Amino acid sequence: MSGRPASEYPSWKKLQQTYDSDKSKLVLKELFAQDPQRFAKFSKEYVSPDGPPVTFLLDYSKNLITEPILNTLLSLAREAELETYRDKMFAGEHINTSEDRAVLHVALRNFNDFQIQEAGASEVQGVLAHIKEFTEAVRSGAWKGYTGKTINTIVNIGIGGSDLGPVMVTEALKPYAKRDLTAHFVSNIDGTHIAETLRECDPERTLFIIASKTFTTQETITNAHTAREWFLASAKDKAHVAKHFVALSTNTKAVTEFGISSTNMFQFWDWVGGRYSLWSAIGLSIALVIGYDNFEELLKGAHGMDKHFKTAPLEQNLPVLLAVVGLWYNDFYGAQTQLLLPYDQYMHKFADYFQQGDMESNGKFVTKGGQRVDYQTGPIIWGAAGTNGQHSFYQLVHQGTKLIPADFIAPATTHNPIRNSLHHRILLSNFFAQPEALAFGKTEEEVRKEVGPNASEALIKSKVFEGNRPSNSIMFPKLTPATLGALIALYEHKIFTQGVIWGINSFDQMGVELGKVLAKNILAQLDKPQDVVGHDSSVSPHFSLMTMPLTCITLQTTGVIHYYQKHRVE
Ligand SMILES: O=P(O)(O)OC[C@H]1O[C@H](O)[C@H](O)[C@@H](O)[C@@H]1O
Repeated sequence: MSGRPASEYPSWKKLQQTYDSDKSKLVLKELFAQDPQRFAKFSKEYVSPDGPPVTFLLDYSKNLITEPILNTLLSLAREAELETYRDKMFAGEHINTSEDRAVLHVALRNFNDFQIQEAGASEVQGVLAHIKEFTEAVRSGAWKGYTGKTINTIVNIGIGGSDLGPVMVTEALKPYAKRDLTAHFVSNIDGTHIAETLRECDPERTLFIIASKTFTTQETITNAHTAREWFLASAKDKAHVAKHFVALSTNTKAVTEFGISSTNMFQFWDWVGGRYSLWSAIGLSIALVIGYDNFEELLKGAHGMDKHFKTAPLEQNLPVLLAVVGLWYNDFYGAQTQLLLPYDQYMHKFADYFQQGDMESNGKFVTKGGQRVDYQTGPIIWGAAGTNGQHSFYQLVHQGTKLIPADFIAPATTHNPIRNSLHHRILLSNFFAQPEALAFGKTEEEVRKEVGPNASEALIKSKVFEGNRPSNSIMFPKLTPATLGALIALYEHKIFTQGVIWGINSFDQMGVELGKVLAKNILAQLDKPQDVVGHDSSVSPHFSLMTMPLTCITLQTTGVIHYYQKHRVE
């Protein structure tokens, strides 16, 4: 995050040379055969330094690395001053330079270990106390709706970071959920999302949580107004809104203007990035679903990982190890993507969550210093819960032409040991088998033995698995709130580490702005066909996209807008 391009560091050049000269020697089958200690050398067990017990194993032995390569990758992190920037983050320095903000999601789960001076950091405990009091009132039934009935449904209205974290965590921690409290999450501006949700709600028993850091996001504010209109159609009196609407935001003024009183507002601060906000008031829906104590366990699990990241030497530091190994593929092997594969149905939203977490953080082409990078930055994140992915996209992972590093994640023990854990044993046998198949493959010779002498050459070739496809495996005893907290923080700090090495600002999101501005302009034109007429797309090709003023770029879409105007029925 120094803003220096990564390719200028001596270790970067050394890694490039190593890749060019040694790539063909980096064969997993051989690396394992040569060194019986390989697993011991390239695996680490995490044990939480304090707080609720969390432990997991990170096995990174099935990567195309040797000790010298790993050491050079760690030297690269040192040359990029990772430790300095990590300490700056924890100290509340304004490392988000483009927005001149601190980056302090670690302060939201800081149980008094780190001294953080930033304004607001001392208010965290107060907001947590508010969350505790409120969630206990709703869950116990003490909080009543406008007709005196208890709340049995919550609807979180938010998008991006104000949606994905709560969705992912409430799904992942379902075993801890209050089963008679239904949680819905409405994010999309498509009216279908809120319409279908409201069909399942009773206005007398529903609590709407309007989650928006800025409280200006078009989707959220529109959905919130729709929900309020729907509610008032039954409740009639605006005074009843107080019992059914709460807000999670940094923007008190906009919340009050919407009609939610500040007593029903849960505050957070501008140093909480949207995609790092599930630990803040944005986690209210999580606390409602799993209870405040479990929510605090989630925070404490993350805090343990924060301490590990802050204090462990880089060689032992799990987020750093994940980061540099990932960077090796991203920048030297030309891998474009990174798979996240939880072998746990409860974690089925984990990859979706880190699509924003990683891609909005590190999808940047300029350094903090404003220079165009000459290397790859953030990977494309994707994935699905095992074993579903095996029956859809794993074909490409095993035999396609692309190198796709994968993280396999699984609990040793399931929350649902049905049929004497038969399901779980089958699930885990796949969790163990896939990294092995990816790494070691199946040779032509093995295929020949298997298919017999009459098989065609073409058939034989199609059955070969080249192998040498890298993966990490992460295994933990059971998916608890604290374990999930630690896993999320593990990936957050991985993203931070990669961002520092690439010299980019992982904490702004300028790339989402242009589309929003264009949509606003177009919205103003949609009902006025005359404004669009005369600007048909045939004029547009004469302009180069780079030199066109914004309005002309908008006109590129006029053909489609005309089609829409012709076909809409309202
Ligand atoms: O919480 P809000 O202010 O409504 O923002 C919701 C989302 O909006 C934008 O699209 C940002 O790119 C996201 O980072 C953010 O999470």
